[in-house]
Formats: sequence, C-alpha cells, structure tokens
Amino acid sequence: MTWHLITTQKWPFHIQVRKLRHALQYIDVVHIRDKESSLQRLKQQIDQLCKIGLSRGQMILNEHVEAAAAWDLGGVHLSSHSTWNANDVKEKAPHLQVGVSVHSRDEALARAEEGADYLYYGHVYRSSSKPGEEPRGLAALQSVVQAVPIPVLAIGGITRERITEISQTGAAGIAMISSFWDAEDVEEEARYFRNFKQVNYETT
Ligand SMILES: Cc1nc(C(=O)O)sc1CCOP(=O)(O)O
Repeated sequence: MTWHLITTQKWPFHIQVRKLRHALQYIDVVHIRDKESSLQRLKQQIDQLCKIGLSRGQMILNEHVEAAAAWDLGGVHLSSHSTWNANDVKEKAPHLQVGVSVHSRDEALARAEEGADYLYYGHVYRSSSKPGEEPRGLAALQSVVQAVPIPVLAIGGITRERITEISQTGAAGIAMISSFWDAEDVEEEARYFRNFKQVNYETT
C-alpha cells in the first residue's frame, strides 16, 4: 500500500512541520495541498520540509504544475476540476508523477486515458473535510479499482480501523488528512500505517 499524507489548513504550517519531524522515518509521500498560499510561501514551506529531511522526490504539490517542475518535486496532484490534464503535464514536465482526484468511474477512466499515473478516489467514508456530503463507499471504490489499469488510492475518512477493508478492494493505497494530523501521537499513527504497508506487501 502506498501512503500519502496530505497537508492541512487546520493546523499552522510550523505545527505540521513539528509533527512531521516526529514521524519522518515512517512517511513516504507528503502531498502539499494549500489552495490559498502564494508560490513564494509554498516555496518556503517546501524548503522547511527539506530542512527536516524530506526529499523533494517525496513531495507532491497540489495543482502548481510549473512550480512542481521548477522545484524538482516528485509529482503534482490535480483536482478533478483542474485546468490541466495529465497529458499536458507530461509534455511539459515528463519526470513529474501525475495524480488526479476523481469521484466516479467514468472520470477515473477518462483521467487514466489521459495518462495519469495514479488516482485518488473518494470520499470513501464520511469525512470532516467534506461536511454534509454522502460518502461513496467501498463498493464504488472497488469498481473504480477494477475499471482502470493504474493505481487507485482511497481518500476520505481513512482511519487505522478501515485500511484492512480498503486493501481488500485492491486499492493501491490511502491518502489522508485528519487521522494523521489530529492523532494524539503522530509518530505512533505513522508507524501503524508504515507497518501495515509492509505487512501488506509481504502478503500480496
Ligand atoms: C482532500 C480530499 N479529497 C477528497 C476527495 O474525495 O476527493 S476527500 C478529501 C479530504 C480527506 O481528508 P480526511 O482524511 O480528513 O477525511
């Protein structure tokens, strides 16, 4: 299972850096998702993450294709209503991994066709980040996983208790906000997800 940790606006960035520092050894990918900050501010944030030991290759930037390429990050993640598509990103910056958020099977098929490297499908469970919106559920996740030839990561309301059933759908991984950032012990939380990933690799 791939594990993406997504940054949040709920906690100030310096608090997120502090939390990340504790969990660093267990973290694979940090998706920097901040729709408000300037590019200058995002650059400062990325520099701070580098300083605590994350590599640029471990970072995915939300939406800012040119910046992700210029700063030599591992990838870019596009929202479902992005003005970019994966094909255009690949033409501009072939080395960037391109992820796209999708909310239906048809969207998933279209984004895979356009050349996305991976998808987020959600929200699978009720999520405080999507208040009042009905979750799409595990069966819908499984149907997307089966429809496309690229990895699908589950997003929305992901917790420890749910990752076994998520992995049973064939999903390639999980992406999360709250259950990491709001955990009392972020190191323990991160260790759990990392260990799950390793167990899962061994058994599949
Ligand atoms: C950023 C995001 N995208 C979603 C989608 O369905 O596309 S759900 C979501 C929020 C995920 O946050 P949490 O882990 O706190 O539920």
